Amino acid sequence: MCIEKLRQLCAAIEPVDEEARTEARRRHDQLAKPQGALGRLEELGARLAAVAGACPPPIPVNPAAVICAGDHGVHAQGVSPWPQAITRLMLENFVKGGASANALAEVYGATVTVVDAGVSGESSPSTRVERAPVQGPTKDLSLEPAMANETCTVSLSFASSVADDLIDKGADVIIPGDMGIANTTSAAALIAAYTGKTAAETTGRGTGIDDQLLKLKTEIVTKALERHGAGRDALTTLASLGGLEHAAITGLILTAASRRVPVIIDGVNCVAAALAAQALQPRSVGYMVAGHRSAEPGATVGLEHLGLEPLLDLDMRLGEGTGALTAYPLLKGAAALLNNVSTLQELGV
Ligand SMILES: Cc1cc2ncn([C@H]3O[C@H](COP(=O)(O)O)[C@@H](O)[C@H]3O)c2cc1C
Ligand SMILES: O=C(O)c1cccnc1
Repeated sequence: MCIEKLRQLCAAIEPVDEEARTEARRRHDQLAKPQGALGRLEELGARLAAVAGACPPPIPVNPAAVICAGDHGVHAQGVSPWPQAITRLMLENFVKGGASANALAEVYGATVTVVDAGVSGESSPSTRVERAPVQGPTKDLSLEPAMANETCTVSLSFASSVADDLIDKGADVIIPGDMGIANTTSAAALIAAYTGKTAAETTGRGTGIDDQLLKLKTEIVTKALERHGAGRDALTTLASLGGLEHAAITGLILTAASRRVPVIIDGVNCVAAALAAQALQPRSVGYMVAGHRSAEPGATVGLEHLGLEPLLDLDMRLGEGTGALTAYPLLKGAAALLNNVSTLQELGV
């Protein structure tokens, strides 16, 4: 995608509908229950009304999980205990249906689309993935920009077309997920750059590293921020510090927003992409629902910056879209309440 196309995508995002939100809040106060008794489900319903521009909002029935996978040059610095080859093995596992994300998607009725945003090595021709026209892994972000701005826009644009296709076919909620060994290092750097926080505040244990490795990882993020942190434009920051899956997830988020479809934000990698989307087009935040609070510290820092309160806090720290998938039924419930509960007036009160 040339920069101009990215600009067009951002420009196509309208503000969410504040009148529909107000109407939903008013309707909740009239339903056959004490005012406010459905707690945060009421505000979630109002948010869905604002996204759809309608009160009551449609009840979602066709959620689409889109798992974006990419490999990272910074893996060479020893920031993850896992070999890079796990990314491709998991990509194939998503296609076979054997990952945690698949189990949750199956039970909640979500389709799973797998995007190879730049995984090292070759997949067998029979593997059913959407293959982005870029080569992974990224460069080592602690030494040089992870990718060129142009590569970043190609990845973003490719995922954007995947989301457009899914929405054209009836998807009514987009649930991005990530896979990429070492990507929590990249996410920590992105979150620090977009929020102005330090590496120490955003860097966490990822798949589960010890204190010594956490110290090294934090130093790597600090180094990356010194090289290409604050003061860059939104796209250059994403390209310099992000992974190809972060760029792709940013494309999914912006596209969902441009189509007035809610997008559920998962853990630290999706939060990093959500911050990129916010920096590119602040109006996109109105279309986001924070699925859960990941145990990774950068996730909380990022959600605060986005002004989003996560629905769930289950100590999850996996990624793949698992936290967002777990939160999905709450969106169905919140919309169903606004659609199907009688008003006190209808009961003759
Ligand atoms: C088997 C396996 C499955 C995963 N599914 C998601 N992740 C998660 O862990 C990785 C990031 O952690 P770090 O930065 O510490 O490498 C990402 O792939 C993320 O999606 C997984 C990790 C592993 C090992
Ligand atoms: O927050 C997440 O989604 C996460 C945390 C650790 C490793 N991978 C993903």
